[in-house]
Amino acid sequence: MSNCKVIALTNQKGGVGKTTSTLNLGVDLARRGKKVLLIDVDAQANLTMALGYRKPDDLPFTLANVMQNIMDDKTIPADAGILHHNESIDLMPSNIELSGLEVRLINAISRERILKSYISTVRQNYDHILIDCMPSLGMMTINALAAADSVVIPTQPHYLSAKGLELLLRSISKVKRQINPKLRIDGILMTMVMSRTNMAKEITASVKSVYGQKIKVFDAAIPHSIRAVEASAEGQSIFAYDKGGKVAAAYEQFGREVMVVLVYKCGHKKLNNL
Ligand SMILES: Nc1ncnc2c1ncn2[C@@H]1O[C@H](COP(=O)(O)OP(=O)(O)OP(=O)(O)O)[C@@H](O)[C@H]1O
Ligand SMILES: [Mg+2]
Repeated sequence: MSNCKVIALTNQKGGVGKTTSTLNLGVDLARRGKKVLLIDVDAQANLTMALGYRKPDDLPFTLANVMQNIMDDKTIPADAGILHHNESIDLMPSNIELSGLEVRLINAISRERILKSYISTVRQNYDHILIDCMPSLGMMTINALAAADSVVIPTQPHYLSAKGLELLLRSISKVKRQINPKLRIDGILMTMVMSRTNMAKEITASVKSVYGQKIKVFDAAIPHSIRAVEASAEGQSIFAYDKGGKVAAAYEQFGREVMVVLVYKCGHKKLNNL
């Protein structure tokens, strides 16, 4: 059995930092010596582009092709389509074809488990697989939740809506009941936090008081910084772009917390090995 951990970063709210957090958590884990695959499960292909693959529609083989082959019962090499980024992470890229695939998925047999089938062919090659979800609770996100061991919920304090979070938690528990009983929530990650505003502090405190009993709120909070935007524009992680900056420090703290969560849950490694 593989020890690979599959984490989906998800929130149906758009623009809350899912893609940026997938990329930087992935690179942080790679910097800790882990073998990491990122999967872009969004037809917008923001993750693919943020890693410097500027023209995703020109890529010959993407997640849509991989999933179509599984739906057609065709066998392909496990590493087909995987790109090797120079920051020591691998990427299963995406492009606009994924939106057509999502439509075809509706009539497929085992439609919720196609991504899981794909991941089962590659997971033995990695320590961590991170799934960057699209901003919806549609079939692609259900596939991501069905394939994941755990979920991280990036949330921008400004957009925090209790209703939105409730809806997400309900979807997660539905998938857990019906498809993936082992699914866990690792925690809520606060992103784009303007630390000098009282509102951010108040919202963070209120999230902790409302959800803190049930769900971990990571101590790491990602500061709002133009550096994060610039890094994506350069096709780099924050560690390559601004290693000494506060966003890199926050993602490093987040990566460390994720490692601790994983260790506690599987309980077979010592904390001081981190
Ligand atoms: N810490 C940050 N500070 C400032 N801007 C940020 C930060 N993190 C991400 N951004 C920017 O905010 C925008 C949204 O971030 P991102 O694409 O990661 O969110 P998302 O949740 O993946 O969005 P979508 O729902 O569209 O997939 C991007 O332009 C990104 O560069
Ligand atoms: Mg995104």
